[in-house]
Amino acid sequence: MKVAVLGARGRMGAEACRAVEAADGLDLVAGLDVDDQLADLRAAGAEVVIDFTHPDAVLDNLRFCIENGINAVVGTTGFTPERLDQVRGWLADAPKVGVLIAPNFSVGAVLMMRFAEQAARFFPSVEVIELHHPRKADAPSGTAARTAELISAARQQAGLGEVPDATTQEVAGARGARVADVPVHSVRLSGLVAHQEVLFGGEDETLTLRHDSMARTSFMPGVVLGARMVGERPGLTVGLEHYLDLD
Ligand SMILES: NC(=O)C1=CN([C@@H]2O[C@H](COP(=O)(O)OP(=O)(O)OC[C@H]3O[C@@H](n4cnc5c(N)ncnc54)[C@H](OP(=O)(O)O)[C@@H]3O)[C@@H](O)[C@H]2O)C=CC1
Ligand SMILES: O=C(O)C1=N[C@H](C(=O)O)C[C@H](O)C1
Repeated sequence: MKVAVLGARGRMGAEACRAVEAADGLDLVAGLDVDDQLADLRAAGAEVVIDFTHPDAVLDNLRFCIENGINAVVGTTGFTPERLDQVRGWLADAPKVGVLIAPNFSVGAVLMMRFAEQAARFFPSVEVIELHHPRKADAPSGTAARTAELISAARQQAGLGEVPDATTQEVAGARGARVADVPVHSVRLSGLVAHQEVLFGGEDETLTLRHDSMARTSFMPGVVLGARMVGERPGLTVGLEHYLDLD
């Protein structure tokens, strides 16, 4: 299968190029970065594109891929519900194209999100803390936003009300941000790669879920799986869990 990587000179893109080159059955036909032309994807005959670029660039890239019949595996963050709807709209005119958008490609992080979703209905209190390297483009992380949305949906289904909090913020931001009504805190620290804690609190007990990506190689089995499978899954899939047998 002919695979191209967008953002090939970046931290994730470079790792993805190495992973594709090492993977049986995948052939790296192009590695493009910010100064290259998307038309090079057509010239290279790419069947699957892997995108690790920037939230400001990814939509244009995706639109090009969909309009040119190229399947896409997307790790780049910044996908609001409105952006996802835009992608669905483009895919409506290209029913054979598959797009996988995964907030996190590491299996451990996918499991952490699933466990958080399962735990959510049992605890009135919850907070998410994401910790990343200081060169990360955005906050909160895509993983934290997705985790908060999953927790929020589970809380709503269980009839839980607001997260209890009587604190008045003396300084704006002291209590973090609210994503789907779940408090989310973003740490940026040299020495870190990608980490997240989900803290639950109930009657005289707490539960902490923590996931650590120690290196970007942790994302690569998921990226390679995505590249192998995306062509068999037309339409939009959000989350690597849909490509894994978690049940
Ligand atoms: N889903 C997941 O599992 C993971 C997702 N990510 C996400 O992936 C994205 C990239 O992260 P990271 O690799 O650390 O970032 P980097 O900044 O290291 O890499 C991004 C690369 O993309 C290039 N780029 C920017 N715009 C374009 C464009 N239009 N076409 C081609 N290349 C472009 C950048 O060039 P320049 O620097 O010159 O702008 C840079 O080389 C982020 O959104 C991050 O959150 C990261 C890790 C895991
Ligand atoms: O920028 C990163 O590094 C990461 N980005 C993704 C995110 O925003 O969730 C995935 C992972 O946390 C690493």
